[in-house]
Amino acid sequence: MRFTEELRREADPIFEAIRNHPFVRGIAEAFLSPAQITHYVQQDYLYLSTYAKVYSLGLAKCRTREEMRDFHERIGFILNAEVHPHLTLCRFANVSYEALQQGASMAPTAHHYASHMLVCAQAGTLGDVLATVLPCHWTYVDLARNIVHRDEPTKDHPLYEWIEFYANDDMLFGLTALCRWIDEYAERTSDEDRASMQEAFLVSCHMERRFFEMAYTLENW
Ligand SMILES: Cc1ncc(CO)c(N)n1
Repeated sequence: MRFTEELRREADPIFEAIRNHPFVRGIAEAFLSPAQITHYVQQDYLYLSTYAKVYSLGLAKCRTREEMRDFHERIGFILNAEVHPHLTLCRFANVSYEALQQGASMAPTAHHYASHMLVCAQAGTLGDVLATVLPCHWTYVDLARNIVHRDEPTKDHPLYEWIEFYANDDMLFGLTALCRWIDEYAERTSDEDRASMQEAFLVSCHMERRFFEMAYTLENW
């Protein structure tokens, strides 16, 4: 079994819990309060800034120009393209994206997730960086494609663009490429590094579920 298949199998209950989380179902049914959406976007904006930095630290650990180009593209995508799903949510909640960013700081779960990724990126191997960022990509592709399959949203769904952003084939293509990279890396590395990657991956999966819980319950300090 490929390394990423093993990871995915072990994390299956967490992926299932994310698909059925009330915040995710709230996106599927366009039934979330403006406060819940505002909290999510505020926290996700801060989260994605850290996420881009984690990729930058990963870039410094790359061995080839091809790997560096891959990370560079992903950083550009996070900083530019991922603004769109946030704007879709803000339009739905009728809040201003610029206004909600003012004075925002990380809630406990966002802080925990950001710290986890930064520790992997600063103290870990290239494998740790790859493993800690993978759930971010994988859980969103999985939950969005699950919504498409289960709810068959049409263009008049107020959050259609959010769902489509993560469910489209380009996203799946990017995920598949990342998994292939990790599998090739895992084949060449030590048992110790693989075990550390597995832990980094699982903690990020748990944090993805908790991030939705944080948004749903308006968690704060
Ligand atoms: C917390 C979190 N995980 C994953 C994604 C998808 O990029 C996101 N925007 N936010």
